[in-house]
Amino acid sequence: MAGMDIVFIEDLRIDAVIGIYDWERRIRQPLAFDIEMAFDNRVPAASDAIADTLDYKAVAKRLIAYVGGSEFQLVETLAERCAALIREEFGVAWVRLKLSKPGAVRGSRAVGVRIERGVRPG
Ligand SMILES: Nc1nc2c(c(=O)[nH]1)N=C([C@H](O)[C@@H](O)CO)CN2
Repeated sequence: MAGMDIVFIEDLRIDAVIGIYDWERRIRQPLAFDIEMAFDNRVPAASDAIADTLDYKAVAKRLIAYVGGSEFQLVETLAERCAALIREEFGVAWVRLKLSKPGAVRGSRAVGVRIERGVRPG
């Protein structure tokens, strides 16, 4: 049985207003996204056509615009909205998204959340 194909984006860095404290509402902080998206890559592999792909550059550009303009308090909320955007706007059936907030907690490299949404293609 063949495994599920993935298109991924690793360590996408985007600055945003994010956080619960007053000082966090006045600055932009770096965020990092690791994203895995289910997609049948056999179709673009056969055609060799970008139009048949899940275009990772198009997804990244959309996230840069959305996250850059967002002002949520919680990483949970931002992660949820990004997963919904990917599923709705790019027709992705299943997405795993890790959202890291580097340097937010002293002594750690990063903190954050990882979520999976949608149904894994069989
Ligand atoms: N589960 C979460 N815990 C915390 C969050 C969050 O978004 N989700 N946010 C903060 C603060 O904004 C923190 O990042 C500031 O250092 C604390 N805990």
